[in-house]
Amino acid sequence: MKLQGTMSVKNDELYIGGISCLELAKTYKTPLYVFDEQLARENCREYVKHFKVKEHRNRVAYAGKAFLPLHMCQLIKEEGLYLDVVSGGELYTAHKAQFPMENVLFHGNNKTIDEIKMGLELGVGRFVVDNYYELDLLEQFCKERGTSQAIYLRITPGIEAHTHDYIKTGQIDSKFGFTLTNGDLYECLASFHRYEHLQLVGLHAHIGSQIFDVEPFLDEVDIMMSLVKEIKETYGIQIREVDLGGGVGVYYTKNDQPKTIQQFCEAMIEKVEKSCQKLGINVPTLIVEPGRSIVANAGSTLYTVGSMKDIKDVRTYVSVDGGMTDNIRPSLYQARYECAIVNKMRTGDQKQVTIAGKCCESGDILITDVDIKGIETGDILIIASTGAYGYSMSSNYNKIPKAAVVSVQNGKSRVICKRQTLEELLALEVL
Ligand SMILES: Cc1ncc(COP(=O)(O)O)c(C=O)c1O
Ligand SMILES: N[C@@H](CCCC[NH3+])C(=O)O
Repeated sequence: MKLQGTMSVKNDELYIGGISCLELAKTYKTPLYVFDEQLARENCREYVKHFKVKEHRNRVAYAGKAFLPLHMCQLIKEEGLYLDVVSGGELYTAHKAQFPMENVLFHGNNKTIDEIKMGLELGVGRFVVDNYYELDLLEQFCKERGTSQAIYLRITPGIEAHTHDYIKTGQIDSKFGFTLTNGDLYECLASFHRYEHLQLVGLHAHIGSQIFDVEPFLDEVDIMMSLVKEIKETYGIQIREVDLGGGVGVYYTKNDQPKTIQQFCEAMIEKVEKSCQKLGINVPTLIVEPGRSIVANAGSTLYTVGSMKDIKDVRTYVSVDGGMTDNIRPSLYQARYECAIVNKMRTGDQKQVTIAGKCCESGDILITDVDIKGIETGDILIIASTGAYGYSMSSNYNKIPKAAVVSVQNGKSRVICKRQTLEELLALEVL
């Protein structure tokens, strides 16, 4: 298992943020998400520095869908990032964390009437408008309130990035945004004067998630910058802000060779400058929306090893006390992870096993056929890089309570999301 962030090994034992993982499991029980706060902050700072937030007034909007407890909102605020929310629930979290609403981008391909009204009432900085339905509702509500709202239009640029089908979003056949190549976007722009209470200040595109190649992002830059010029020339609308979305890939296993945050940002900024120079336009304010590349490697999950089933000449199943309820990604996207036993990091006999969850589903497998040292019942197993889309996609399937999240830093630990109790599990139910 590759050590990430503040992970270190002393006497064969794994530490994160200066705390022994064995100790964390004993104190907080398992399954337990461990959040390496220093690494998450360092990643934010890398984006702020290399995306030229200060020099060029660019913006980094953290994609809350990756992991958004109140504490994360607070962290994002402290690090000077903007926030991308995609539902009334995420918006409410930002509000409760006293996140500055003018720094919030409100996404979603089917915002409900209540969500749109809530966004307007709270004063979100930018609505990222996905379709005509939303444009009409926003116009109507702004008219009623006597206000005007700054918006971006979400565009489907027609870029097919190399990633899992479920997390591609830039291709034509997508539920998101106004399609560029079939004239859909141009039709909208031609009639935009109808929306008297909406100011079109920006464009948005997001080509997908867990993308390693920089080329699709660079193609996206070219498309977006050409559009800025075309929209000014054809429709007389000056686009001042261009949001290039998220999607930077991260390391999960040895097969992944991601770009660093610095490499990604430098490549994007250089491309924007070249593209704008070629087109003879001013460089707009740029926005990126990273989620995974800020938190994925900053999160790990601790489990207790339970039953072990050795099927001769087939495989050995090792079951843990969590599974698809705390990490749906292996079942949903065939995602791969690395793991280890936290006090047998370098010793013990190596064995190939399949790590299974405890849900009543054959597909509840966390890692298929993985090599691990010294695994035995009662051990504490760590699966690394579960920080993005782990807790945020967790469920109560099989009425399994949600695991706790503990933040670790400089030898101190703090619960940032409590473990759900059985009582709380039934809190919404009525006899
Ligand atoms: C619109 C939008 N922005 C940002 C993101 C964040 O992507 P990632 O976590 O891959 O950086 C997503 C998720 O794919 C998204 O749909
Ligand atoms: N949830 C996805 C990616 C986010 C998709 C959001 N558009 C994952 O775990 O990889």
